[in-house]
Amino acid sequence: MPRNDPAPDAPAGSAPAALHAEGVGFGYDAGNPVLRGVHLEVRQGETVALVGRNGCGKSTLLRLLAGALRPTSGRVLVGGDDAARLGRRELARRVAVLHQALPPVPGMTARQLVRQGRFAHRGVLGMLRDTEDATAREAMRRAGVEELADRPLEALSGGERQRVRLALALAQDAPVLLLDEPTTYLDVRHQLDVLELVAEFAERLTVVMVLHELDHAARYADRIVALREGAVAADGPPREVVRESLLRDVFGVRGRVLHDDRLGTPYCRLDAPV
Ligand SMILES: Nc1ncnc2c1ncn2[C@@H]1O[C@H](COP(=O)(O)OP(=O)(O)OP(=O)(O)O)[C@@H](O)[C@H]1O
Repeated sequence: MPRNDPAPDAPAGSAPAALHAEGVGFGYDAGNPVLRGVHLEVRQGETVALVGRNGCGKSTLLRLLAGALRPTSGRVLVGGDDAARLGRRELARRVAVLHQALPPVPGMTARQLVRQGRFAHRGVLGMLRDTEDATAREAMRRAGVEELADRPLEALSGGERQRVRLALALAQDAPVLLLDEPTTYLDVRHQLDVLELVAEFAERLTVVMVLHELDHAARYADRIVALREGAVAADGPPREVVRESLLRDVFGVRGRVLHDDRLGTPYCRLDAPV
């Protein structure tokens, strides 16, 4: 399903942006900046794809938007509140993250991992109520991993594990979903399954996802933000951002941008490195 209708401009005095990076700078080591002055405002209900070359700072920006890293300059607002001032539980209630492949904990089953997504909703004694367990089960059903529930994570294929991680993020039931390369390890059928599932959720959630496939970004995002060397190089709807100049300047590739009349979105034919 193409999802390129831009979210309507927020009228003055309406709800705050779901996420707002205000002039964010960050470096893992002093004197070695990874992000420089990044401005990014994501409105509620938008689906934004973050694209760019390896190492340009996409995952780092996602971690900052999730409040898992603190900016060295600027600030990140989540639902209008400074992420640095929100506790871990409150952040987890507001933002769910599907991280790039993390090593599985030995012996942990898929069900146990997905149930961890409910931690922010547990009572003071850490008990999981029946309704919470039902939410975790529903997340597994939506991600198509019910039959994997009792398998240890280390015994799953990369693609199966990726879908379990998606179920974990869905189980968190947060209004903002951040996905770091959600299609990694997946065959083409499962890539589309996951992106269609995300599109379904995106109808009521705010989604920011790191994608390497520009064609997927053009098809499934309302807006594409391209990073180059830690700064925003392009930001706008796919038909404005996906251009031959983007392929050349951001990705270092010569290619053609074509238009898919059926989907109504641009797509790329890549020719050669520049
Ligand atoms: N934990 C870390 N400690 C130190 N440097 C890091 C750490 N994580 C990432 N970096 C560095 O920060 C830079 C940006 O990394 P990041 O993972 O954000 O890039 P990316 O755009 O997501 O890359 P990719 O497309 O390869 O996943 C890279 O130079 C990387 O080596």
